[in-house]
Amino acid sequence: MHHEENLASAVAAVHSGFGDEPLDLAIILGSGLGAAAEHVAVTGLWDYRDFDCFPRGAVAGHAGRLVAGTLHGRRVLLFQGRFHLYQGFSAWQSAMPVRLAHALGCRRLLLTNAVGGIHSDLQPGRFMFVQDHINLSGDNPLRGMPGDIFIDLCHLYRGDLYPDLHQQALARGMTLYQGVLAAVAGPSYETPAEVRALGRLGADAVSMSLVAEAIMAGYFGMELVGLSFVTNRAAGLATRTLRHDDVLAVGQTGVRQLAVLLELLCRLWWR
Ligand SMILES: O=P(O)(O)O[C@H]1O[C@H](CO)[C@@H](O)[C@H]1O
Ligand code: HPA
Repeated sequence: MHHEENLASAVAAVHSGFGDEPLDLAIILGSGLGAAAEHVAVTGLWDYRDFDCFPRGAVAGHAGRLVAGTLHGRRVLLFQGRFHLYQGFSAWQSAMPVRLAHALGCRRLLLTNAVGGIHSDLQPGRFMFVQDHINLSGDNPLRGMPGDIFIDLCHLYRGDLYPDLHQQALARGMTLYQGVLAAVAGPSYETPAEVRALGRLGADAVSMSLVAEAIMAGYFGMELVGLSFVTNRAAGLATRTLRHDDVLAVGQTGVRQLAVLLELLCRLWWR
């Protein structure tokens, strides 16, 4: 496995459209959540296909666009769409947006995704603040990377931001939960037996994303927050058949709440 890539042209493209001052925050938007970018005062917009270093391929509900602009006074990069293992990519490939954000001098990362709720509190329409994860995807983005790859993941997520974020969200009429995210490779949804097993392992929600990006952020020493939007009860916990179209439709209902959480985070993170 070799890990050579040319980030230089993507970095140059973003610099020419958005200036080369450091970026405050990069955000990866999960399934159905892409419209959160509408709250940004947009300065630059690129198709992922404009960047040679980006993997090729998109999933329904992922626009495959990079938006640069200003949000609540912060210089932000929003990735509308991500790369998943089930598309045939390695964990390293799927973490490409994180390497680009880092190459652009970004020190903070917000990861969002759509998840199936396992814990009884995690009903569709609710957000979970990721406290920790269980990587069952079978891959790690640091395989074959240079440098110190034996990184400690005990404090990967900025859990200290949770109490205030929770309180302030509550004041805005939203209950935020904190929990453990399990990640599997997909693309089939889990079996009911797998969901029961995941619950016993300590997972509160299950997804097919986020952890590779999180580990890559840890490698770079970036500060990280994960917000998972519950689009469905996990397999076997509800009678409804799981469908990606429903995940997208419910995901879109999370955009308004995500906008509130973004506003709160933009203040809390820089206090
Ligand atoms: O992780 P995101 O891209 O938010 O989407 C989630 O929803 C899709 C399944 O419906 C999978 O891609 C899963 O990971
Ligand atoms: O139930 C799920 N399982 C895995 N990934 C998901 N992404 C949204 N819902 C789910």
